[in-house]
Amino acid sequence: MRRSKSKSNSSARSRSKQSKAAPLVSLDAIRASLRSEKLGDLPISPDDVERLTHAVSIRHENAIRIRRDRTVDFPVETRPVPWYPQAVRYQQDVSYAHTELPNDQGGYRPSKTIDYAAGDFYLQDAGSLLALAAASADTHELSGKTVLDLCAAPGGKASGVLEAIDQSGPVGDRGRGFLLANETIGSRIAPLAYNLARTGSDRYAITNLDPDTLADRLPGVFDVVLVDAPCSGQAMMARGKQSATSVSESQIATNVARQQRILRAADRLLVPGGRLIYSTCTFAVAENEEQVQFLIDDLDYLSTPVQRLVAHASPLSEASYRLWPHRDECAGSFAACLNKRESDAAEAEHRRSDLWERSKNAATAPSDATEQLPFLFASATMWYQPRDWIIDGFPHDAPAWTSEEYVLGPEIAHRTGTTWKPSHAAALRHPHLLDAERTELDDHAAWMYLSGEAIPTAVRGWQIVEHNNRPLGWMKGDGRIGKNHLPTHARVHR
Ligand SMILES: C[S@@+](CC[C@H](N)C(=O)[O-])C[C@H]1O[C@@H](n2cnc3c(N)ncnc32)[C@H](O)[C@@H]1O
Repeated sequence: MRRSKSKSNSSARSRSKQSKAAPLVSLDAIRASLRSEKLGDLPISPDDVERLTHAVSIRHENAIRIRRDRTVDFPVETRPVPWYPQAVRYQQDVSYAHTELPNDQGGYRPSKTIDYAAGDFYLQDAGSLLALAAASADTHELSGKTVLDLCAAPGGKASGVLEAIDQSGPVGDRGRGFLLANETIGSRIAPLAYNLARTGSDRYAITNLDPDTLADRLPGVFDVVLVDAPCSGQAMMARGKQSATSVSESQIATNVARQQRILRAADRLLVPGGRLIYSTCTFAVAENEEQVQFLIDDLDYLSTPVQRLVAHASPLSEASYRLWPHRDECAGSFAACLNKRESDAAEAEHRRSDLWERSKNAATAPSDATEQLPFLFASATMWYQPRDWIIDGFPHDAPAWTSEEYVLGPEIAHRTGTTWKPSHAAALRHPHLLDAERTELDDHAAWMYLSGEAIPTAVRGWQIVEHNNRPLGWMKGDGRIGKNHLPTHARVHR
């Protein structure tokens, strides 16, 4: 749902930025990547290859993916992303004067708005939305499903999937859907947790495990597995995140082997009949269509075409889709949709329902925390899992495996010495999930808060500060001033 203000002066110009130092890649190397011994050539003309190699050196403006339970009134003209209508592109309207920025920085910058800080939207390359479209994250199909994002950080896709899982279905039933976001690299867990918390949902957990280890622990548990695989990242060259070596044959071969290992683990994690979404941000056929063929030939998967994506279908394999930087105003991406064959479905269903029985061993919050912050622990629909100096708060019907020690949850409180404080993630939860005092801020006070300043206030104690009923974070008032508890990484400076 969204409203878009249409500006009458639409002499808008799009702002594709020329990347400073991105080298043009050799045409031969790109051509070689687009060829497959097994599947043949992609029908890309020599002209196209030339345009493509030029286009990978241009950085496209991010698309705006609007949170499913929010509406946004954009001050500039927007148009939907064709393959994912839940997201829009925006035009830089030359007549638009940014009321929140100094004049010399004019123009609409979505990341510098209160709406962005309040979680109304997520900014990502439009190419990333192809995998979300293949997963039907903009429909009701994921509502109530148990979904795994196996390669999840920083959470660009996982946050979109989580919104779709936690969205009421057509009959208004919130369902018992749940997301597990896994990431192998420890330093990438914090941004992942932050981006999941921004959705307001509490129906997620996080693990930091190798895919094989995770498959040993949770075999056959997930209805849907998303493998947004580590890849040679040719589409990322424009963002300065990859060098031209990403077209080297040896790098591609290394990635192919790693992707197949991850796909074998994904297969073990999926319930029979479950859905696998495979995606990359590279052009190499060996990492894309050939991996789909690997799933069909070696793991006996069935391709599952996505009707809405037919305009982007790859000619090399079924149910496979591509976006190109020289055609689709994005960095470029690949996504495919497949299904694991059914086996003994009754047995699989039995195993899954076992897992939904909450563990009798689930811990409760330590008494010093409940004494210091009673309002955080008053909910009858949550249970609490302490770990070191942090307490996680899961919904009461979270799967049993969330009580395992290797599973992290939505954080609710953390400790400094003997003092417990409410966590930022707790403030962002949907208001009906957390019964805390709330203070509404006007635009001026909201900007003060977002830049880390204290807020004049007569209130006392912990408060969630809001702007237009959207939570921004915590402050603690002493009857005169509200101490700002917004984490540094969540601050927005004009
Ligand atoms: C393409 S990125 C994922 C982007 C993410 N899905 C998003 O939309 O924000 C691939 C991720 O896979 C992780 N990764 C690297 N090696 C891996 C492995 N062997 N198994 C699983 N994941 C791995 C990387 O750390 C990285 O976070």
